[in-house]
Amino acid sequence: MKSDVKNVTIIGSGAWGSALATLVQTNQHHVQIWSRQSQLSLAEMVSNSDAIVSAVSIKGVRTIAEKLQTAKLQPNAVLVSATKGLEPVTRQTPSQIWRSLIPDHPLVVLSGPNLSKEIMMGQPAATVVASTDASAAQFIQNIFASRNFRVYTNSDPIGVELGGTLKNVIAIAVGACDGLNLGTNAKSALITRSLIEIIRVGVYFGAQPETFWGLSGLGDLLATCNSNLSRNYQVGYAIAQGKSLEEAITNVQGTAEGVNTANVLIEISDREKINVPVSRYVYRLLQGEITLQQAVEGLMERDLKPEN
Ligand SMILES: NC(=O)C1=CN([C@@H]2O[C@H](COP(=O)(O)OP(=O)(O)OC[C@H]3O[C@@H](n4cnc5c(N)ncnc54)[C@H](OP(=O)(O)O)[C@@H]3O)[C@@H](O)[C@H]2O)C=CC1
Ligand SMILES: O=C(CO)COP(=O)(O)O
Repeated sequence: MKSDVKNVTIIGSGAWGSALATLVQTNQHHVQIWSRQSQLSLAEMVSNSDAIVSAVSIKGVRTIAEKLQTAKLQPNAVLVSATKGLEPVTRQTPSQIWRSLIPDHPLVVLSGPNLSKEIMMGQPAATVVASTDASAAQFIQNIFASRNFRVYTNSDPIGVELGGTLKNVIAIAVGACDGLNLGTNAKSALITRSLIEIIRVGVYFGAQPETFWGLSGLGDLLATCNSNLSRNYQVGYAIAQGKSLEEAITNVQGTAEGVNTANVLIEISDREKINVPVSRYVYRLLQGEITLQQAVEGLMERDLKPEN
């Protein structure tokens, strides 16, 4: 084995975990995937890992982090969070959960416009690895960067993480907009105004506003709102076709985090008085409080105001 070969464990054998494992393998690193079906315990699998990448959906993050809390890790092992979600009840982001449970290891957030099917097909893509520990971010950058996968470092992990998380709610709105054939002008307005509300929430969490203009913010918003590969977009589109939320979720392959994120986001924005009109209409639609037509009318008929 070459001396620069790293041992990487990916936690989660879903669409994203599998794509990330492929990227690591491309660079000839030693990669293993742990899932709940694995024969080896998580503690056994990570014992020799230089990097441990969590790619599970938000509902699995705390359980996995608690398992790792009691595991014996390599002293310099770097943790990577690739989940895009918010935890119900605590309203924490994945990186906040990791940080609170395993404070002694460097933590990197990986997020960007990364539809896993395109990555699996070897199509070019770029992402961001963000950490307050610059050398940990560079370490992870080198593990993942390849000819088809360009990796940027960033020092605002919470901003990078929230760009990826909050755009899922907006992708539901845009999927619905496309499903209703409302046109390119409407879609453009929806995406642009949504970015403003994502930034408002980001600032509440302590993120830097400019982070949201980058790949993990605007970049991921554009990717997810413009592709029917996105599960969140598919949920919105299906609702516009007259499907119930349950039917829409059942027909989607894999996890559409935006449904849960909408609930948690509205709890936060109610409590903190953050104005998130698009996300609120998505929430009310998913709750069955309003029809899609009422959501469109409601968004258009709000009080007139300056753009900024
Ligand atoms: N697919 C994509 O294009 C991208 C997805 N993401 C994000 O990655 C995360 C995972 O998405 P994706 O892989 O697509 O989803 P999938 O539905 O394909 O897979 C779900 C993953 O979550 C794990 N999981 C689900 N519930 C639990 C639980 N209760 N305890 C432990 N693990 C659990 C599964 O673990 P197991 O393997 O053990 O079954 C599986 O790895 C999401 O937050 C998503 O937003 C981010 C970027 C791109
Ligand atoms: O986060 C993603 C692309 O960056 C994947 O989006 P979906 O979860 O909506 O499929």
